[in-house]
Amino acid sequence: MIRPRRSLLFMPGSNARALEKARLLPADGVILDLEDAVAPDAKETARAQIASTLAEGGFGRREVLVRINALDSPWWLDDLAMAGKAKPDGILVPKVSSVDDLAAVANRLTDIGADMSIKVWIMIETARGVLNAEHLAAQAQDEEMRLAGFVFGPNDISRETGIRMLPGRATMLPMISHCVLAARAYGLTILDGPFSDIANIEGFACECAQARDFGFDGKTLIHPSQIEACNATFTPPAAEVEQARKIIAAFALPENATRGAIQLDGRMVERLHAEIAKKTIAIADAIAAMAQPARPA
Ligand SMILES: CC(C)(COP(=O)(O)OP(=O)(O)OC[C@H]1O[C@@H](n2cnc3c(N)ncnc32)[C@H](O)[C@@H]1OP(=O)(O)O)[C@@H](O)C(=O)NCCC(=O)NCCSC(=O)C[C@H](O)C(=O)O
Ligand SMILES: [Mg+2]
Repeated sequence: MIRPRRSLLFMPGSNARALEKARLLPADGVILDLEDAVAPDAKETARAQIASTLAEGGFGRREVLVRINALDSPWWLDDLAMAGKAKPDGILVPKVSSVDDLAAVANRLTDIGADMSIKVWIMIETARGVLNAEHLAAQAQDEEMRLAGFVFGPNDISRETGIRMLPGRATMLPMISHCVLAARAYGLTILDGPFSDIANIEGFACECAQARDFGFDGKTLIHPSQIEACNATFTPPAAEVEQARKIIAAFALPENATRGAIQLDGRMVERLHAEIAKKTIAIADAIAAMAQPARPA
């Protein structure tokens, strides 16, 4: 099943009002955070609030992830125990640097009997995580690892390495491409990190377009005001969907049955373009389905 992941909105698990709003916002998914958005003294309250929010449900077709605390913190085991019981769609693990880190989470989930439907997402936001991105992505071949995707974390990368986050992201583009290639080599989804300058609407629009063009499936967000622009950027335009349907229809004609390349509207089109066209239509259909009410569980 293709799932639109144009926009995944982070919200602090300690912010009851934000958790309440999550059910109504037009994001494709939400990330209920226990890590950086939650102060140490509020971790326990946040964990309890996330558990009751998940128990109550009401997220419709939105994907729900819980971001646990990092593996070098005193909280991650309790976070995982809660999430394993509460059954979000996935658990997002910050600061994963190695396959051992990923295995520690996957093994713990198995030990506590967590349902196999709960996927693991990892944040690529350490120097070692970026360097090991391919080894990490390769773990998607092992079902026991539950690996579903990467989330790029520019703030932590900048903190650890001193690489600055600049407008236009020139300093980060090489590692962004490296992470996108690693994810794609193993069929994983990859989401871009957040844009913190909430008031900078133009800068946000540019970063969304750049993220789309660099191959991300979508972007993580930190404020509801960012959702609509992000969704619009990652939605295939109507003209692109129409062209995709024309390409598929052209290859379906009997006279083209044995042809690898054809001419359509003055352009060469190959079967690889038909594959791209099928993906465009699948994502457009999945986005259209997001607008329909979800079937009751
Ligand atoms: C950044 C914020 C602290 C701003 O909060 P606030 O000043 O309260 O915003 P507003 O007054 O503009 O809010 C207006 C209404 O919207 C609701 N709201 C705000 N943010 C969210 C949200 N994220 N989800 C849901 N609802 C939200 C407010 O409650 C107001 O509602 P109403 O009462 O009806 O008017 C805040 O936006 C925030 O906490 N954002 C998320 C921060 C976060 O999760 N950070 C962690 C993820 S980013 C990260 O970790 C970096 C990454 O790992 C890396 O390394 O790069
Ligand atoms: Mg981070």
